[in-house]
Amino acid sequence: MRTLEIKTTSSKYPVIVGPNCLQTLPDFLKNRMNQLSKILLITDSTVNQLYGDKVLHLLMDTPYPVSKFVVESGEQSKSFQQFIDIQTYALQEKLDRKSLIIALGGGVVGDLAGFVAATFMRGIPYIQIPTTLLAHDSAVGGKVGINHPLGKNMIGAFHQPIAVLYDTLFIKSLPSLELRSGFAEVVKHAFLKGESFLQELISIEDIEMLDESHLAEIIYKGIEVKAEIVGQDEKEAGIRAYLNLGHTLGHAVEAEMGYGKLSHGDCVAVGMLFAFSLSEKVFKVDLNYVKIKSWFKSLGFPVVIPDNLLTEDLISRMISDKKSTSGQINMVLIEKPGSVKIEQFTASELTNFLESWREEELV
Ligand SMILES: NC(=O)c1ccc[n+]([C@@H]2O[C@H](COP(=O)([O-])OP(=O)(O)OC[C@H]3O[C@@H](n4cnc5c(N)ncnc54)[C@H](O)[C@@H]3O)[C@@H](O)[C@H]2O)c1
Ligand SMILES: O=C(O)C(=O)C[C@@H](O)[C@H](O)[C@H](O)COP(=O)(O)O
Ligand SMILES: [Zn+2]
Repeated sequence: MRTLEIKTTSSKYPVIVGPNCLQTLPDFLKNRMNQLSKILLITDSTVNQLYGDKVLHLLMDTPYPVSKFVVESGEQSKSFQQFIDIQTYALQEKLDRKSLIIALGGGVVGDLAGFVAATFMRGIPYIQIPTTLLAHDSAVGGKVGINHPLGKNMIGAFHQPIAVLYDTLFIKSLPSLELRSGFAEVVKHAFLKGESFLQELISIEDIEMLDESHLAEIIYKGIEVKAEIVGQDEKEAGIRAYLNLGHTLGHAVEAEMGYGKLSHGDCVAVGMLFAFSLSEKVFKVDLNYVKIKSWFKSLGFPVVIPDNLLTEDLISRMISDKKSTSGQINMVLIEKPGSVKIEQFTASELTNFLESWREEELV
């Protein structure tokens, strides 16, 4: 079990990573949270079936009353309706400012429950208990929110958890598609960090063959990258935008397909490929694009954008990306692994790049 401390301008909290670290939850609550009035456990239907009772039993070992709210599993739950339903339930259950929310699940539950915590009575504490590989990213850093039909994560807040308990045993039950989705964010962290982390990942040919300790190792390294960036720029005034590598196009594909049709990680993977190709053209560098693309393909990531999505629709989504300023699209690009730059494009410039990349990929 390893602990990493996240230090931001607004807070400081531990991220505990390792097998069975979930068992530390009751002690953590008893030692660190005096005078808690109630706990609201928020999870999704799949995670509830697998681990709901286990976590509930652990919470029964604490002196605090516990309620549970279960959302349908999947991206569609990051919605206004679920947000309102949970707030209503929290009010009916008489949560107050001394109450605690626990998010048990992947990024969907973490983002949604975190946003409820950020806004309930103007903000109450919450703990993240991530259960997906992807959530090594989403559980850390305090970006919480829900989707709007017009764009991903458009409604949200920065609200840091008071702790993250990442029990790596949860990952055993994760379907391969979700494992791959989470691996995309690990790859993103490696590109941001530099060559040595990246080379370590490139030697992985099959994500499912990773054993528990190797997974824990790459999870920890990924979180270290995120912690370093979030520690310097909690609210994305500058370098936090690097964590958006692959997301400008990725989010556009995710929304344009319809939330939940393609996994977040698959969309980020295809978005990163475009960012790498664009980086090679803009900076006139060799990022080994062909090799990276064939590695992505062998891991099962989509390497092209679905044919039915129109470039103009994707560009119009990208113009409304949160990083955009005055109608210009800011793309996170890579000069080489570990060296990141944000470059601005007009819609028509980016349309040309995206169109020609899509054509190149067809041959
Ligand atoms: N806040 C952030 O910084 C941040 C970072 C990255 C991604 N995100 C967001 O995270 C979301 C994606 O998260 P995700 O990939 O974890 O998706 P998810 O939460 O939908 O989980 C994926 C699926 O796996 C199931 N599942 C979860 N844990 C499981 C387990 N241990 N065993 C078996 N099944 C399990 C879930 O029920 C769901 O069906 C997106 O909405 C994305 O925008 C947020
Ligand atoms: O933590 C961040 O900052 C990130 O950008 C991490 C991303 O992986 C994540 O998908 C995030 O939710 C995207 O943020 P957004 O501000 O583009 O919605
Ligand atoms: Zn992401």
